[in-house]
Amino acid sequence: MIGRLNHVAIAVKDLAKASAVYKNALGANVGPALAQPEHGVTVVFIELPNTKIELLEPLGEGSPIAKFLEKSPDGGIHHVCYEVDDIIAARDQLKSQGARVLGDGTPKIGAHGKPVLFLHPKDFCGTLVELEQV
Ligand SMILES: CC[C@H](C(=O)O)C(=O)SCCNC(=O)CCNC(=O)[C@H](O)C(C)(C)COP(=O)(O)OP(=O)(O)OC[C@H]1O[C@@H](n2cnc3c(N)ncnc32)[C@H](O)[C@@H]1OP(=O)(O)O
Ligand SMILES: [Co+2]
Repeated sequence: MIGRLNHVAIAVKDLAKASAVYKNALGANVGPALAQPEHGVTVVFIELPNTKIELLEPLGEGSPIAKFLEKSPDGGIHHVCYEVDDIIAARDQLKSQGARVLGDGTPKIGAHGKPVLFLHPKDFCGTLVELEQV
């Protein structure tokens, strides 16, 4: 079912500061800040040879990142995103196995303009999993 690791997401309080760390200390190729109000985040993507890093800052009220940062004020790895060929087939297979698909199960459009879904961390080794159809 899952294919490539599309990105590893890191929640941060200050996106500009975190972007500067990756750019200046790690020499990373840091992209522009993209507001994603429907997801309650502003994101920056960092292209790596084999995957991407997604830096996430809370945006607006009720951001899922805000609650995460309350527990982890310094930030931390928020989720991993795996690529799938068919997100509906993947969703239905996972639901038939009893996995919790977050939200109402309808894929949203993610930062790359592709359908995404999230799976409850409690069902996947304590790690929030995002699936992105490519
Ligand atoms: C622009 C889109 C972009 C993209 O790549 O395209 C994105 O990736 S957007 C990313 C932001 N969106 C989301 O995260 C949506 C999915 N997240 C959720 O639905 C919630 O955050 C959820 C359900 C994971 C947690 O929400 P809740 O309000 O229930 O928070 P709690 O603190 O009560 O969590 C319950 C339980 O889960 C643990 N938890 C929460 N978040 C994470 C996490 N990121 N990784 C691992 N574990 C997590 C939390 O500690 C609680 O555990 P407990 O033992 O009960 O304390
Ligand atoms: Co993501």
